Amino acid sequence: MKISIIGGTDGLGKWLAKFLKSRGFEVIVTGRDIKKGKEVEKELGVRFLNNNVEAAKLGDIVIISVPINVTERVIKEVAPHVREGSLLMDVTSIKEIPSKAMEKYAKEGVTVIPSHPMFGPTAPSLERQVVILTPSEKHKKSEWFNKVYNFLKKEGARVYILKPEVHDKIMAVVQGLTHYSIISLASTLKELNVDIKESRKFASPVYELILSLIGRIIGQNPYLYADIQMFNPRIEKIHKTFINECIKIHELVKSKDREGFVKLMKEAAKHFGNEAKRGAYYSDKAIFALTREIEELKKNIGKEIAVKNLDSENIHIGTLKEVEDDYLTLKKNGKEVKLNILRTEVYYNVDEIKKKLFERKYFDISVLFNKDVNEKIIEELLKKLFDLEIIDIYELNDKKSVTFRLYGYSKEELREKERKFKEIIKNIGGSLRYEDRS
Ligand SMILES: O=C(O)C(=O)C[C@]1(C(=O)O)C=C[C@@H](O)C=C1
Repeated sequence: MKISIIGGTDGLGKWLAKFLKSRGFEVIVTGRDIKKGKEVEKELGVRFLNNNVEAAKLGDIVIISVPINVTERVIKEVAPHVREGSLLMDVTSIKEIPSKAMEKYAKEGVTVIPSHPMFGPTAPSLERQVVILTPSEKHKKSEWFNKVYNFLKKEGARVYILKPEVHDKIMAVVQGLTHYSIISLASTLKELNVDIKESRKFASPVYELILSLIGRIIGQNPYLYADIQMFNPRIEKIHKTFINECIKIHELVKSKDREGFVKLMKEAAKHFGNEAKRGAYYSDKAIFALTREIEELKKNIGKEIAVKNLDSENIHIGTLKEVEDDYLTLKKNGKEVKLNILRTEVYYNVDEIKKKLFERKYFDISVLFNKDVNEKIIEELLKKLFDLEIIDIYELNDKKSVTFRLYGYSKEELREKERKFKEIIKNIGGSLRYEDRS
């Protein structure tokens, strides 16, 4: 099945291209920047077209993923070219404008399912992510709708179906108020000329979490955040309420109205109900996840671990030398590699990783023991130190010959294992017969 992503060379469009390609779909992406398009084509193994209309004609599914301010114009340009029987979707953060436009410009036989994935392009998968769909009654009954819904559910997404105007009303709070308050905090810290890095030294868990949220938002495309504020007519009222509350709290503090302040906070907590507790638990998980990760890392200093760099996707295997601040240092083939813990994934089951990454090599080694030795017990003991198995046993006069197969992932590793194995064998009364390397 062919999926055309209009605006698929950047942001969420690019994320979708990579994700859908990984799920076996044939993906076409479009974009204005030809150089970037060619790069994405190579990077993701998808096809790039510098022509929205052509891509729209080719797709069994056409997904519009362009900036909010041009969504309506792009829908007008491409929707009439989507083939009958095909599916037209968008992933815009607002829903009333694109839903109307797609219904208006798509041909009669085209199914329209407007959507809003509630996450940014750093999401690792669809697992637990919220996706909102705003189809009309007619399209909700279509075969395409079932397919999309089942696909999202199978991927672990939490799917909600809303009317476009209900979506925009909710988003005025979920995104509008949140972004507005967080961007205001960022701008306040700038106005106060706070040295962020320096201030973080003295951070409470709450301060660190808030700084992370601010960093997360202000590091993204500011045009997206401008449009989320400016294309939702319900935001005006939200801003006004927020400003009023800020002033109210300011006045309470200024007039040292302690009881007034407590009353306001208590009322807000009452309004939250059980959600206040949930918030405390959730943030505990988020705040202390890194602490736990660092504790676990420190326990493994001196041991072999595998670390995936989330930016390059390279996996480094080496001995953990040091853990300091946000960084870990690995010793790998005599060299040191320093990696940012915040951008890595650590695996302690190194053998599993090696099995996935490298070809398992082995060598066979035959050992003579006294006839009355129980080789099963020796195998059990040696298995605690080596990846091995017994592949042959036979009796020879008053001796027993046992052939072990030792596994490893590189010549160096096997050489080291061989040395250790021979030393142990000598000390448990065995003598070597011959060896055979794969
Ligand atoms: O990156 C994230 O985690 C986001 O939540 C991104 C975010 C948001 O900030 O609300 C940005 C735009 C989309 O409409 C949905 C989600």
